[in-house]
Amino acid sequence: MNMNNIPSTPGKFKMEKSPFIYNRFRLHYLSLAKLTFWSFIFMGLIVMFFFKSPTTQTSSNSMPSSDLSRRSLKTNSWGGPGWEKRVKSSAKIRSQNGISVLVTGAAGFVGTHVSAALKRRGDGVLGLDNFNNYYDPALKRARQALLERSGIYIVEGDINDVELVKKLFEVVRFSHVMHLAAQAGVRYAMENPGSYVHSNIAGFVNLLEVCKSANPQPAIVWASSSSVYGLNTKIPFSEKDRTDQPASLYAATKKAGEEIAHTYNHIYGLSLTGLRFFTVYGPWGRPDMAYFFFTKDILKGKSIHIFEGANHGTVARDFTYIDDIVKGCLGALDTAEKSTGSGGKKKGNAQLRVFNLGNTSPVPVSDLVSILERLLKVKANRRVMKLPRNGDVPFTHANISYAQREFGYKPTTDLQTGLKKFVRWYVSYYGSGKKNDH
Ligand SMILES: O=C(O)[C@H]1O[C@H](OP(=O)(O)OP(=O)(O)OC[C@H]2O[C@@H](n3ccc(=O)[nH]c3=O)[C@H](O)[C@@H]2O)[C@H](O)[C@@H](O)[C@H]1O
Repeated sequence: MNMNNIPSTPGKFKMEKSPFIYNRFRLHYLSLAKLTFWSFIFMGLIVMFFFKSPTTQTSSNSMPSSDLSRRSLKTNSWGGPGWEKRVKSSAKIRSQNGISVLVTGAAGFVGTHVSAALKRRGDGVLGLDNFNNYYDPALKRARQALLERSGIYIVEGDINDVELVKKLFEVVRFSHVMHLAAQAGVRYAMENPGSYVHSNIAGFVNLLEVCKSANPQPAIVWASSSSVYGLNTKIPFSEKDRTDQPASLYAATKKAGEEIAHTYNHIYGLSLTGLRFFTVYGPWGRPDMAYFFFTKDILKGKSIHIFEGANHGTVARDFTYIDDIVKGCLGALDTAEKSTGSGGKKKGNAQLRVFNLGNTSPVPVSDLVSILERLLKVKANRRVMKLPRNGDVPFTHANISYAQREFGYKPTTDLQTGLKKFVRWYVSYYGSGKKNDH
């Protein structure tokens, strides 16, 4: 359905084009039957007008329809007393010193885990997610159902829908935003570059625009990426290292996000904390990630491609387990200082931070496969191939001392332990059979 054809507000109905009015000067030519027919049409329009309450809006699409808006804003209705009640109840703080958090990307992998953890400790949590189909939306719906059971409502909408995001801040005085909505994946950026610009740049700016005008301004913690270290060879990666040679458009948009964060902090006094996640994995994970689709393909007996670097060099990742990442996210939220601005104006300097959240022990991808083979009790059909030039970097390794110092971040799950938990979840969710076609 083309959003541009849908009036975004009832006021946009062009009543003067009603055929009844248009024809009213020719009434004497109309038969009684015709008069009755047009009367019904007119009455219908009036009924539609009144039943569309001013607060029950349809999210509007201000973006031109292009491939940029592949996940174009959906036409889900929002607003109205029932909807607001649901939003408020979900965001209600239920513990002393609790915080109220808007979690964008709440139906995503990290978003689901962080939302659940916040709720568990009594914080108010409201989710926002556009449920796009970058990967199987059924998995996102299952995560949504999980969160719903603990009282978390996920509003279905896009961060680019400024009216919707504004409305959320009118209904709830969020103290914090955990911004995890993004177009992820390093290799997909060559297939659909526009989606990265749409979510990671335009979407982030739209969200910050709303946050800077909100009263009070929330403190924002958001997902950057280890990929900003790009082609760096100095290891482990430290926050002080250069980040000006990204290897993928994904990395470039995350790096752009860090610069955008600087600007909004500088001009409007927004408190901003970026978290550079290092290849996060675990139960309820992302099916587009290697550990996930390797599991699926190994079980199905399909071959898997294991990348190697130049001169048969090892490709390795600092795989980080989801529970450790969640602790990092909560630590960042809890140490985030308040934003200083109000009414869209800066009142003083605000906090601006960026942290690595990694595991500090890189593992070669071939070792990851060996662990999966042992856990699944199936031999993988390995095909070694050269690391394609489509955005991958050969190696990641986090220095986490800054996060450790600031909020005691200390990962405790090694890859073997974390994959065991992932495989247990995978088998319970999809079954261990060879027919799972997700
Ligand atoms: O830290 C991040 O910021 C990013 O982490 C993740 O990217 P990556 O570390 O690239 O994870 P992932 O694709 O699982 O590949 C894992 C390994 O398998 C290798 N790999 C991959 C595919 C394949 O077919 N064969 C293979 O060997 C591949 O070369 C790599 O060495 C997130 O997806 C990304 O959204 C972002 O969050």
